[in-house]
Amino acid sequence: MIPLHVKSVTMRFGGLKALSSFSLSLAPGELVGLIGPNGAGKTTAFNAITGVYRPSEGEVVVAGQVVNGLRPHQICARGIARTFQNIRLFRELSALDNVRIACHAGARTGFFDALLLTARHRAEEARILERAERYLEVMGLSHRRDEIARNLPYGEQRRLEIARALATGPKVLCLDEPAAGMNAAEKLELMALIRDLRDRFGLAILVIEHDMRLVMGVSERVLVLDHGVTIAEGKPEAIRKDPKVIEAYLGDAYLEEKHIERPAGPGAHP
Ligand SMILES: Nc1ncnc2c1ncn2[C@@H]1O[C@H](COP(=O)(O)OP(=O)(O)OP(=O)(O)O)[C@@H](O)[C@H]1O
Repeated sequence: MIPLHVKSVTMRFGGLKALSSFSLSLAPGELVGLIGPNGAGKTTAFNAITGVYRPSEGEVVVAGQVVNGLRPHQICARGIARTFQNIRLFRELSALDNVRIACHAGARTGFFDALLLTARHRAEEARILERAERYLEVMGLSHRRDEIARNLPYGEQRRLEIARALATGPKVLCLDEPAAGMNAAEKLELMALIRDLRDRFGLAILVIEHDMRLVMGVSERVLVLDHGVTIAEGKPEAIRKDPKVIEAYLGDAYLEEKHIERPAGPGAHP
């Protein structure tokens, strides 16, 4: 079963088409990079997939079921977890509790079990604690178990967000710039960890990342968005040489990174 199939999704905001006929199919265990200049529509694609936005057109199909119009937590319960460009943790809770709350999303006992502290409830809580500790360990955060989330260094907050996403038991993990704000060594380490997650849990992973070298190094397949349109899709080696991709990056990030003056002429973006 294909865990995620996005079929020709268009997202309009008033007169702006932030995403045009976006299609993507993710197989179990696939690691796909989503790249494109600022404002290309990458986060909009994530928001359309995870139910933050309802697609203007097209279908998002999760494990064979159309999920258009479902709430984000309902889509999460069907196996799509995500992290955010701007970290969204429960800042005042401990690292453990951030992950434990996510584990509760799949809890098998209800309100009355909790109220009556049934044996079933206690067993479920023990199971959840064990799982939460395991995800902290997977993300190298066991030593931070009882620290308040906002006190963690930035890179560890990002990893905690991934631990929390994992705790919902996803089939697909959508990571929105997971390495943003990290130094080069931390970025490399995180990318190795992301690959490891894919291998260990058989997850399909979709990752937005601005650092081209990084995303090319980790992904088997790369999709390139520009002005809401998918301008290229393929293996990193081919994408790197694709003139449309080079041109899109000439639009902003690439030029800035390379300290090149913008060329004048019909090909240049306004
Ligand atoms: N809720 C919204 N209302 C109006 N316009 C929006 C909304 N969300 C996104 N947009 C617009 O859609 C376009 C795509 O934005 P998006 O955030 O998806 O780009 P991005 O590729 O993720 O960019 P970045 O790399 O800077 O995060 C932008 O022009 C943005 O202003």
